[in-house]
Amino acid sequence: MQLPQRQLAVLEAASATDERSIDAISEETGLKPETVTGAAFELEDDGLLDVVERTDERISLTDEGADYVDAGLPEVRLYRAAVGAGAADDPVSMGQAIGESGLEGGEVDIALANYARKGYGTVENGQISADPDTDPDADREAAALATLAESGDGAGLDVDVDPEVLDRLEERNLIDRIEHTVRTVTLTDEGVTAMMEGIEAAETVDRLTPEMLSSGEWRDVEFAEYNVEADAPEIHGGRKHVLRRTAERVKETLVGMGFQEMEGPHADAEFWINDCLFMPQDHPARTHWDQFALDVPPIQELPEELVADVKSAHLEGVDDDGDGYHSPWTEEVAREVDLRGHTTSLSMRYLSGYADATFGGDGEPQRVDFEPPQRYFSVEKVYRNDTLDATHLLEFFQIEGWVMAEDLSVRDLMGTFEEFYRQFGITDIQFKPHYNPYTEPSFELFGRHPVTDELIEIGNSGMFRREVLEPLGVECDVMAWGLALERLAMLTTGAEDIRDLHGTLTDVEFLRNAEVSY
Ligand SMILES: N[C@@H](Cc1ccccc1)C(=O)O
Repeated sequence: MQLPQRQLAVLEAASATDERSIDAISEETGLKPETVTGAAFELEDDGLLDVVERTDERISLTDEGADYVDAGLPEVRLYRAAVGAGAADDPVSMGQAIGESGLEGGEVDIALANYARKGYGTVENGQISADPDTDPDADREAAALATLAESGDGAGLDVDVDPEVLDRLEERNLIDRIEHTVRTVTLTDEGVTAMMEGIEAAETVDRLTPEMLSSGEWRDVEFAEYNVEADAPEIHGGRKHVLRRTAERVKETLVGMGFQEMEGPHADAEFWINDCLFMPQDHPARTHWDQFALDVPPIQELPEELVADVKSAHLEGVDDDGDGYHSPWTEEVAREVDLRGHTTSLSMRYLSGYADATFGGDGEPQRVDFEPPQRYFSVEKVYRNDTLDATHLLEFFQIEGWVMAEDLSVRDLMGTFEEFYRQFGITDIQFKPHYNPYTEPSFELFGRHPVTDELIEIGNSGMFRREVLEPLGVECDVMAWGLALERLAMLTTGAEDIRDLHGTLTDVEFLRNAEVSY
């Protein structure tokens, strides 16, 4: 005969002469009680085992009952205190007896009620007397509590305590009676015979195969039980990189705030990257970004009209009282190609109205005239010849943006940032006055790192000055910014080193778990 392993184990642990409980068999076989119970019923169906069910009652102490085992029943304590105060001879004051008993609160009432019931003495007119013939050590309820306490987990009904006393203890809420079902098994004659003839453990299979189905073998095999506690390899689903997810969230947030997206070249003319931004060609500010210059032919396609206006702003300034740099300015420099050090080059292209213009061919490039209000953004890569460290990469993503409207104030700028960063759970950004050749006033933004608690720079911003806006043909105000996506991600993920976010040093575990907002 062949039986599943667990059934065989139960049969082997069962006896034909002694009833054995499921718990005992579970302990002996190492199988869980529910597995043993299941196997026992299966064996009963096969006639190999008898299963008998009994309801068992167990008695356990309540917390209060357990307390009295150690401290003594309140009435016993009162009796001893009363005797100590002389109440066995003459009644003494209740206050004195209770004071000496150490009983407190509700215990006093409990003591008084049982004192009289047990005939320990009388309580009258604030006086207490004690019956000299009482033996407090012989209190049956106290003795029963002690007996029950000794049986640990709860005594069975066979415990050596007078049933009346048990009832009394139950009324006093000092014990609980809990019923539960106990199953015992014994081998049947058939079971004994089968054991003597020999039973083999059936082989179990852990998966159903097409072959088993087609051959019909599935009918005879024994399936292994699922072990939901077994170790299994961890499977990590595919996941977007946290920086990509942050970028998407930023885009959604800005679109939600009414912004449109800009796009444009990564390698661009210095004209768009620097000249439009009123950065003098011979000024150290020009190398301010430590841009990567590209060894490629100069850009031909620049709008002539704008080039002339930008040149004039550099040389003579704008407005009547304006003053330019009076320093050399050549178109040759303006046409050189660099990897953009900031995406403000895109802002210049859009603000000028030439973002969608086509150059060359016969006609003049088409210039769009923007009517305020306008809001634009980009989340794009920029390139700087920086020194790599915990907060700098050679290329990073800038969250560029600008708002063009009448009568903007610095308060609008600050409010926009507060609103934006709040979407990422960052509510404590700080502003610091700053200098940019193209904005006045200018502000740097700082955020507190959630792990190091340090303030880290997260962006740069300001109101474009007239020298920038006038050549672009913009008459109203424009507030603008460049925020670092990686720094935002450091604040939201708690990454302490920008290189943990991308590059060869990133920790895969971190990338698996990092979240976009905190
Ligand atoms: N271009 C600036 C950001 C900026 C953009 C627009 C206005 C002011 C500041 C930078 O890269 O830091």
